Amino acid sequence: MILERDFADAHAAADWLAVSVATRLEKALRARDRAGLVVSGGRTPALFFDRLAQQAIEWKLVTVTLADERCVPADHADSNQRFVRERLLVGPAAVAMFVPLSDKIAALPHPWDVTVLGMGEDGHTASLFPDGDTLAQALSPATTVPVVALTAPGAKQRRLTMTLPELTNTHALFVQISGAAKKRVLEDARRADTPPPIGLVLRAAPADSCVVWSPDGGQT
Ligand SMILES: O=C1O[C@H](COP(=O)(O)O)[C@@H](O)[C@H](O)[C@H]1O
Repeated sequence: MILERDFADAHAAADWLAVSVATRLEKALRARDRAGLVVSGGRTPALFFDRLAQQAIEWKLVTVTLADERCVPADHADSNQRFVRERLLVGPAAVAMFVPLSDKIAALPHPWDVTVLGMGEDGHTASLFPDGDTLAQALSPATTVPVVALTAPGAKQRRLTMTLPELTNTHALFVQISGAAKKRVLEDARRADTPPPIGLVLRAAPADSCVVWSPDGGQT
């Protein structure tokens, strides 16, 4: 069953999510040499990244990668890598190992320990856009590649996205959203006969999964 946690504001949601993710990474490091964390881009995770970066865990043993990336230079304002470098890989978390999204992530230990996703109002998550040209391949349970390139009318730039099997190959999955509109989209997606990508990801999600909601995204 997927838990749903509603918070009074973006700061409370970010605090709770940061502690929840850090707790799972610590648990993973008690069992293994390294822990693996998948995070998302967009704007919603900004406060969460600020809080997570300050958590006192063995960051040098944590590998961080992205659920999706825009096909832009790494220093471009829309680059998810840039966002992660500026907001998550700072302070104590600066010593984590960041691996940009590419097919090379197949060589990293699996399952991931924690995956944190966002969602757009069209029901996309990572860069699984409902109108994406390679969506069928990216959603297929039979897909063996971890990452596909995708072009969608709803996305400004061409994207790289983890496939559905890769996104859900994780011990714990969180979906962080804010605002009334996204809450409605997500609830509809969970009930739909033909769900958008977020609904399909949630149906394949591990037992340790949670949707984290706040009415606003906070000042980012
Ligand atoms: O394009 C993207 O959109 C989603 C949602 O972004 P947000 O700005 O509404 O938080 C995000 O999760 C994804 O990683 C990103 O590339």
